[in-house]
Amino acid sequence: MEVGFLGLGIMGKAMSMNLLKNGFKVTVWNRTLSKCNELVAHGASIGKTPAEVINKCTITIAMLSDPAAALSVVLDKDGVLEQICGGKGYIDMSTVDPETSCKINEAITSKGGRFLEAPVSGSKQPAETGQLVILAAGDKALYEAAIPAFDILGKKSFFLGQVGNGAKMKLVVNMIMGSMMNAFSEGLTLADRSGLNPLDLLDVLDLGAIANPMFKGKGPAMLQNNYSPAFPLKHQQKDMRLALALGDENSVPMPVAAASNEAFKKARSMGLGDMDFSAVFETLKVLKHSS
Ligand SMILES: NC(=O)C1=CN([C@@H]2O[C@H](COP(=O)(O)OP(=O)(O)OC[C@H]3O[C@@H](n4cnc5c(N)ncnc54)[C@H](OP(=O)(O)O)[C@@H]3O)[C@@H](O)[C@H]2O)C=CC1
Ligand SMILES: O=CC(=O)O
Repeated sequence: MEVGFLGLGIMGKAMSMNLLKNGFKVTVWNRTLSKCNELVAHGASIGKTPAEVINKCTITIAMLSDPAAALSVVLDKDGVLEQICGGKGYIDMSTVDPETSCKINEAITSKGGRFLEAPVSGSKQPAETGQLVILAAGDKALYEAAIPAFDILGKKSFFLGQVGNGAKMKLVVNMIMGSMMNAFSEGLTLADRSGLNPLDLLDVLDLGAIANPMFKGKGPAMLQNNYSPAFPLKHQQKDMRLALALGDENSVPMPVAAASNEAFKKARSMGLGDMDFSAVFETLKVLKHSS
């Protein structure tokens, strides 16, 4: 199967590499074109623009940073819209808000193309090992056509109905995840300041009802101030912001998520946006030793 792939950041690089290693023919494009080189060394072809990739491939996947990037790659000069047409499918796996996804859907389908949103749950390592959870919605026939690729990229795919539902599900999941990360950071800090060994806290948490892969995976690195990015903090803050907007639209009070968003904003203002989202832990350290 031949696919196009737009966006070779942390996730896009791992996902397109996975497709290549599993026998797919892949044509890649990235805004910073030099990031295509490693994929080319593994057998990928390059498209010089998104339009060129769409022209070449029947199905094209995008994995871009945020709503502005997702819209720009479709609508701007040399973008997806210039070549999309009947018989071609476009799958946006970026995390965006439902409104952005609906705008992209309208643009693609107005030219006769098919559109599927398919954001993913799971980070750098699940992307590398094909263990993502795929949250698809939109064109069912395109979903079915993409299953061979989704089976390589993920451990489970959900089809959630109309465009927007995939984006909503992803935002709900990441709202919970971001709030959990803040509670976890406060817990580690409280353990330390009150004279406990935070490593003991990790062991206790791991044996109880709130054990989870995130605490287990990130905790030891956080205690060593290691925030090597798997999920960049700026993207987590974007997801909290978009989830809060969804809460506004639906009149859902979300004080926990709102406080978490403030903590992520503070971390961004401290220059931690490109670090892993667990670096929100650092926002608690600036208060150290105040009495
Ligand atoms: N990392 C993770 O753990 C996960 C991330 N996600 C979501 O996946 C998406 C990608 O994340 P990730 O790979 O981590 O992000 P990165 O920041 O590593 O990569 C972002 C990609 O978007 C491109 N890009 C940014 N702005 C533009 C623009 N204006 N026009 C064209 N391309 C642009 C970048 O190109 P360039 O190289 O030129 O900067 C790069 O290819 C995000 O929506 C994120 O929320 C979802 C699940 C997990
Ligand atoms: O969006 C991030 C993730 O880990 O999922």
